[in-house]
Amino acid sequence: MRIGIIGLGSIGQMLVKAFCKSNILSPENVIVYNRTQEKADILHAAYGIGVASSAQEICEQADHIFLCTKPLDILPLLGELTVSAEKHVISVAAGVSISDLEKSHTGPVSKVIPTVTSQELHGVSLFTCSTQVSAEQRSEFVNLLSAIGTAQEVTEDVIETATIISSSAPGLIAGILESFAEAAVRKSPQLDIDTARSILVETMLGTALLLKNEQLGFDQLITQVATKGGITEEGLRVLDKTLPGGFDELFAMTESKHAMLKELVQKQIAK
Ligand SMILES: NC(=O)c1ccc[n+]([C@@H]2O[C@H](COP(=O)([O-])OP(=O)(O)OC[C@H]3O[C@@H](n4cnc5c(N)ncnc54)[C@H](O)[C@@H]3O)[C@@H](O)[C@H]2O)c1
Ligand code: PRO
Repeated sequence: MRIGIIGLGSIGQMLVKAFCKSNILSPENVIVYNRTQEKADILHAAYGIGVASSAQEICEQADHIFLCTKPLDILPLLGELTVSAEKHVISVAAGVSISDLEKSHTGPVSKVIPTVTSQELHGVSLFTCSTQVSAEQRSEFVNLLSAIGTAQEVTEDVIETATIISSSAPGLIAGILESFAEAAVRKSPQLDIDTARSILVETMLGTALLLKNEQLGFDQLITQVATKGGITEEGLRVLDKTLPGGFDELFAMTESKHAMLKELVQKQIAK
């Protein structure tokens, strides 16, 4: 099996690093193409992967073709390429659906929403496949995603909400942690901001390990931490008052952005 990656921005580079780190593929079975060749050359030097001189070359050499460009670049790119009908085309773009992809490729197509945390071989890749994806292609695809974290199949009606808690979440969590660290320093200016940040990173890591390894529910961990009549209870009361409304707004705003993107993609198709 040979995979090709077109577009080496944040997520294209992450996929190369994660697939190489996981050893699921040998470097000669990974080929990449990016408009700015320097990014491809850097990855070639680090991992020994192949570098194609065009996106078309990827389509000729790879069995699974990952399109890792921005949402509004996916269909124009696919429209320029000649992809034989048996090849598996995989889009990572938010807002581009299976049926949108099927308008440009008559063969098997899938959509995956990766996450940057897969570079550490943890995190959830959401995916959905068209009915044309063969059992063998599907199995190879799921094996690839499982090598870099957890592969979670979802239907397209939930993929946008799930994207926020899997793929946007690392950025959102980093934003929450930054705000947490800054508030700590506002409260106690003698506390250095970098110290506050590294305390939070270690705490996050430990929290994730505890939840996962002990199979604790969030409520069980809360009970362990929040001593009855103690300090944490007060903090939780504040969160209960402020967070639900904030998260509802976050989902409303990200839903609007998804809708806007999908509308622009439909306009591209109608042209
Ligand atoms: N960043 C994330 O965490 C994340 C997570 C899940 C899905 N995605 C999806 O991944 C896609 C890329 O996002 P990103 O954050 O990596 O963006 P990015 O801007 O960092 O990367 C896009 C890359 O595509 C390249 N490119 C554009 N047109 C090209 C073409 N015709 N041929 C070859 N290369 C081309 C650009 O040079 C750039 O390197 C988006 O569709 C996004 O929805 C991103
Ligand atoms: N990163 C992409 C974005 O912000 C898609 C989910 C995570 O658009």
